[in-house]
Amino acid sequence: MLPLLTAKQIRDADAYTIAKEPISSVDLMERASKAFVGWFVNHFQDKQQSITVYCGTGNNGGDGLAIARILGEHGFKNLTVKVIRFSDKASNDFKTNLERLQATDVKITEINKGETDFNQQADIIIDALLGSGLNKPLAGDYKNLVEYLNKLDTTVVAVDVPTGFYTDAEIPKDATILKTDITITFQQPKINFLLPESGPYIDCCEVVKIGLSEEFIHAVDTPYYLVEREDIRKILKPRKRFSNKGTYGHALIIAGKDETMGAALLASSACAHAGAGLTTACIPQSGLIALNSSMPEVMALIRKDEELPAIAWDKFSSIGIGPGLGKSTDTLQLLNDIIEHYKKPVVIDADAVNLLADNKQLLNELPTGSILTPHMKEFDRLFGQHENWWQRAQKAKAKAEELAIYIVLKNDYTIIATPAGKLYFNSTGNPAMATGGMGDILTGIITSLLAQHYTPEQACLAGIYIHGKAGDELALPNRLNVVLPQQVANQLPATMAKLIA
Ligand SMILES: NC(=O)C1=CN([C@@H]2O[C@H](COP(=O)(O)OP(=O)(O)OC[C@H]3O[C@@H](n4cnc5c(N)ncnc54)[C@H](O)[C@@H]3O)[C@@H](O)[C@H]2O)[C@@H](O)CC1
Ligand SMILES: Nc1ncnc2c1ncn2[C@@H]1O[C@H](COP(=O)(O)OP(=O)(O)O)[C@@H](O)[C@H]1O
Ligand SMILES: [K+]
Repeated sequence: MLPLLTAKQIRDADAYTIAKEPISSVDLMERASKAFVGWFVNHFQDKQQSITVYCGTGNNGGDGLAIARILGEHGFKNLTVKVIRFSDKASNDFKTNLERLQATDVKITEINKGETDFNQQADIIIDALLGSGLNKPLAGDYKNLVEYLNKLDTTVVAVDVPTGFYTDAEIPKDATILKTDITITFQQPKINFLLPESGPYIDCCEVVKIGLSEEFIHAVDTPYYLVEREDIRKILKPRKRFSNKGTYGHALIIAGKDETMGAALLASSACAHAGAGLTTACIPQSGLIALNSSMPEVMALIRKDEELPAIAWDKFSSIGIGPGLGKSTDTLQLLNDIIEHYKKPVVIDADAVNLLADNKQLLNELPTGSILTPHMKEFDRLFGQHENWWQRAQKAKAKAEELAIYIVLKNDYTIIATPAGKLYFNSTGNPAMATGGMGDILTGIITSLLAQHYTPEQACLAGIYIHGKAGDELALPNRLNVVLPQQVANQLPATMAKLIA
């Protein structure tokens, strides 16, 4: 797990690295600037292109000055630096780097307070105005400049953080923030980069390591973590010699109605493909032929008038309920029955989440460790309207702790809120997966992993990771625009095998 640090914690990591390594702060700035340029020159290979580096007078500006000098050393000749003197203060490392730059032939100009004639001409803008030091919304001269730059059709590459972007707080609705094509950020993604509010400002984010102390980073007290491949490798267990279907549990998927039977089929298919020893789909009669012809591996338990047939609850090692279920009074009764009889964690998705939203008292009765998998709208129906994802993430954290459940808030970087107050961000998945039924696949996978005796936390972490990873394996190498849910289900065995290998 990569702990994700706030701007303040990154400053502390900086200070710790400087003292512990030891390295001077200006040398650390040099290292960061070289890391930036290393990525930049690989991506922008035409050295004739004109580049303007906008430098504030703090450390982000200091980086910009060093970057301009190093780009010059790489043979970029068409370079201009604009030093933005909107503040009377300047950091020491900014001053040192200004002197170093003045000793080169890079052209340096200044923009002073109150100036409005910015006259931007270059092919590429490097944004080193403000970085993680932002402490209030942009106003006055900064706001004017950023609004001006946002109107241009020029490629913008930000150093560390787009100017005006809050890395770890609610982003005010009317904030002025620089729109960047690429943000090359230092050491690790910033928390808000993983939330949809960053979409308009960061088209693409690249992380370059700058050698901050790993020891410090891993000891930091933070609720925010990025899930990495290695974490999932440690969770997933290979199938054993002499094992049989009984070893891998029996999952029950309660889903589907006449018009949305596909959801039940997709969830059941994913459940079987993710390795449950046995999968039973509890569906209405109308789905039986479809189930038997499309998924002969899956058994059926027929629901009549949304009444559960007599169920030997102990027979099932896990239950997932919700995909395509509808929300009639009968389905509410079904959910009530499960909550009453089944004492192990339950996976609750889609219409079953909506039933909970309409009957909130049931939230307090869910088996401990149950897993809710709402998308944004379902989440808001459950826990109230939220203005942004920062609020949603904080609410998920509070509710997961309060109700002792896992809340999987589905998104580009799906967030898993845990009863222990952690927020894990998933790192796999891609927009080709934004198609109806993809969530049903996720429900099937998590239910399958629970059946195989993974803990609810492991089932969430691994389930969401492999769901996105299967989608990545299909979409990325083939540059597919769209990946369909059934393809993801079919890909799961290969994805899991690669992770376990
Ligand atoms: N560990 C790291 O991540 C490293 C960070 N470095 C750079 O240091 C940057 C942070 O530098 P600083 O802390 O000097 O801060 P910035 O350079 O981001 O900002 C400079 C100053 O501007 C002022 N300011 C904040 N919000 C403002 C607003 N809305 N309008 C006008 N002025 C405002 C603040 O007083 C702030 O200290 C990082 O983004 C990165 O580029 C690198 O130099 C080296 C290592
Ligand atoms: N842009 C994206 N990047 C990564 N994953 C995505 C993206 N869009 C959708 N997904 C994944 O697809 C699933 C969609 O779930 P959901 O909205 O419940 O779909 P449905 O209800 O149609 O089954 C989620 O797991 C989500 O994380
Ligand atoms: K910046």
